[in-house]
Amino acid sequence: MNKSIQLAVHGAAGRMGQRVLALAAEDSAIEIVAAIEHAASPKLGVDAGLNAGISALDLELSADWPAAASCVIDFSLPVAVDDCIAKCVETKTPLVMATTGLTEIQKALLHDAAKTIPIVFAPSMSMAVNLTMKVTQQITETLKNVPGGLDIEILERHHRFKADAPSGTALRFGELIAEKMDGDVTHLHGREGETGQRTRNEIGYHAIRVGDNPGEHTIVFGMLGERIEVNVAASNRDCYASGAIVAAKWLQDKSAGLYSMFDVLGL
Ligand SMILES: NC(=O)C1=CN([C@@H]2O[C@H](COP(=O)(O)OP(=O)(O)OC[C@H]3O[C@@H](n4cnc5c(N)ncnc54)[C@H](OP(=O)(O)O)[C@@H]3O)[C@@H](O)[C@H]2O)C=CC1
Ligand SMILES: O=C(O)C1=N[C@H](C(=O)O)C[C@H](O)C1
Repeated sequence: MNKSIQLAVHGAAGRMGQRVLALAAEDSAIEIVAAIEHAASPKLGVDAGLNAGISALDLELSADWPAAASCVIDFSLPVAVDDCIAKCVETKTPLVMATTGLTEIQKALLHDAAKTIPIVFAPSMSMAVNLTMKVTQQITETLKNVPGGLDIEILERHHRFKADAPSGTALRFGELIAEKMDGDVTHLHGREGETGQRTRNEIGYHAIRVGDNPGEHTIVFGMLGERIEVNVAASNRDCYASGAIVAAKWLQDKSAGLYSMFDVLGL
């Protein structure tokens, strides 16, 4: 059967890379053409499927890029991202960029690459998270001028292995909420010592690292007399992996440009 998508996964031996491979292997529209890892990875040469805890894919984890692919999904590390972007531009391959913790320079690189290839770039590929982002924008817009004031704080919980803080998703929640607030917004990361009273136009971020939590975000809207808390929590990583696959399919008929999961999901 002629499969419609030839997929390459970058960061293929990682926690997310493994789940993308597992879900892609079950998808009759996808042929997995490469499982890419860094040249010093101890996993090179290991079957990518067996490494992911599924049946053998007859495809080795490799540092080589495929001759051709119709999409690359990247769940790697910031240090690996520049090379991935360059390879996608060079081979004119659509890219789903899911790695978080990118520098401003790397984000500019993505913007530049999007002049040549279509890219979906989002800190969370989860449909539930993206929908929650919209909900929190609506709450902010409705309550921002409530008598007594509205205090917004973002709590995120992730597994102890996570390398960046706060999460890319928490930062995106903050950006989107700030768009709906009036005036300049201060983004404040944690509090300690003689902080003084909370100011009106600040968003507080708090990063919790515990056990194997695959990702949880709570947005607290505090008022005088009542409070709303919006919580979205993953119980495993498949919400992100399946979202990335949806994005890879969506990209197939898109022209060059930088897209978000809002575009993919029509939110
Ligand atoms: N947008 C979204 O929906 C989501 C985004 N993420 C983000 O995805 C990223 C990956 O997360 P996770 O899978 O948990 O992390 P892992 O550390 O488990 O996986 C990263 C993988 O990339 C590999 N790697 C390191 N350097 C390179 C390189 N130069 N080229 C290719 N591969 C390389 C690592 O190898 P080694 O272990 O040998 O260093 C590892 O196998 C993070 O930034 C995370 O925040 C995570 C979940 C959802
Ligand atoms: O590292 C993770 O695990 C996750 N990272 C993403 C982020 O930083 O927002 C998305 C998700 O929350 C899981």
